[in-house]
Amino acid sequence: MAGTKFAYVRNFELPDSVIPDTYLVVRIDGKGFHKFSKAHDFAKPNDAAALELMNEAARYVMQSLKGQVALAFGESDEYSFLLRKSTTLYSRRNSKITTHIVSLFTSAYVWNWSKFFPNQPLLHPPSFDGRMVVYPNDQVVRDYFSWRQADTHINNLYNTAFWALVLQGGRTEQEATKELEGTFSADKHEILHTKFGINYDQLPPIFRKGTTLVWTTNTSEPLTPTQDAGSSTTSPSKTTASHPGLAESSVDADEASQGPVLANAKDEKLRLKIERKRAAKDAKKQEKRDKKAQLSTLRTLHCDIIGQDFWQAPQVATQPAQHGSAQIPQSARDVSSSQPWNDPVRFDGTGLGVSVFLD
Ligand SMILES: Nc1nc2c(ncn2[C@@H]2O[C@H](COP(=O)(O)OP(=O)(O)OP(=O)(O)O)[C@@H](O)[C@H]2O)c(=O)[nH]1
Ligand SMILES: [Mg+2]
Repeated sequence: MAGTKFAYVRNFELPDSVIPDTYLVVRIDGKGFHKFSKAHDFAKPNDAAALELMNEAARYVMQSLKGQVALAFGESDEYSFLLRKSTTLYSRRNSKITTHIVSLFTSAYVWNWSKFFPNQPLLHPPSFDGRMVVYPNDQVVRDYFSWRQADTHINNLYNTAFWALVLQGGRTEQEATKELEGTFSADKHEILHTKFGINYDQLPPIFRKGTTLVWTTNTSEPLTPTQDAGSSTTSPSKTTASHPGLAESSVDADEASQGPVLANAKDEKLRLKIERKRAAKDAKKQEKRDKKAQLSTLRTLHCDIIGQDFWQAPQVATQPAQHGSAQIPQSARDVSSSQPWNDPVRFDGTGLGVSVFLD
């Protein structure tokens, strides 16, 4: 049909590729989930199975777009997906990427519903909207995820206090709203503690900290600068290049062949310095590629991502986490009895965010 008189309509389609070498975050949000959660009798203020269903749908997105999505964070009826700076998915077209993620998520949510709600039929089709935001650097990406986790905390503290007043304290919803008006965080902690014997800090981390999904090495050990050389499965030449020390020492041997030796000693010194810098940069790039290639395990975490611990390699390597018990539940019975969200292996994310910015 390309050559017909109608083909000119193609010109009305505007390009919507986003600029290269920037981080893309796609945030999806449940449409009308206030009503949806009521209709499907979600527990108040948090329904762990509903949250785990969101996590399952997000894991499906990450598996489907492996290598493109580095990290995801979810709370309530929303999920944010961070695409790698280097992604060329759909030529970086905003509408294609966003709609594909929304579609993958929504279909996985519906597909898995009965596993998480065996006794509650799906009464109407849920839907999600999505938007993409472009972020220029690591710091603003970290601040974005800090913002979402801070929001999780603020909302959850409010909702926990609100529903304690209504469900345990016998207040009407209007009375509870009024009682919480103008209160600070400390006041809500106090209300929960003194009136209802609830220690907010002891509530399940999934409620307080949301869920972070991140690709890690299959040993679940955080990536550290010295760890990769011995355990690498890459080719010997790559292994050598991935070790900064080895790479730099081999630079000297190679230098003679990199270019003509300059007659002026000062120029020659400068040339060698530039060569050395270039080689070190190449080695560093290769090291990052090697590490990225090892990211084969998707971890589900309920840990702090506002502080440094998640993002920085620990000084001393931590014990490899046993993630066998935190596998994706296979059946509805598994979900309610195994309660994967309470598995302590999900609570320690030390150093696991290091992989996120490997590009
Ligand atoms: N009971 C219960 N409700 C939940 C849970 N998670 C999310 N919700 C509901 O989902 C809502 C999500 O907030 P919003 O996204 O602002 O509300 P919405 O109704 O989806 O509105 P739009 O996103 O604008 O369409 C919350 O206000 C709750 O009513 C849960 O675990 N338990
Ligand atoms: Mg919503």
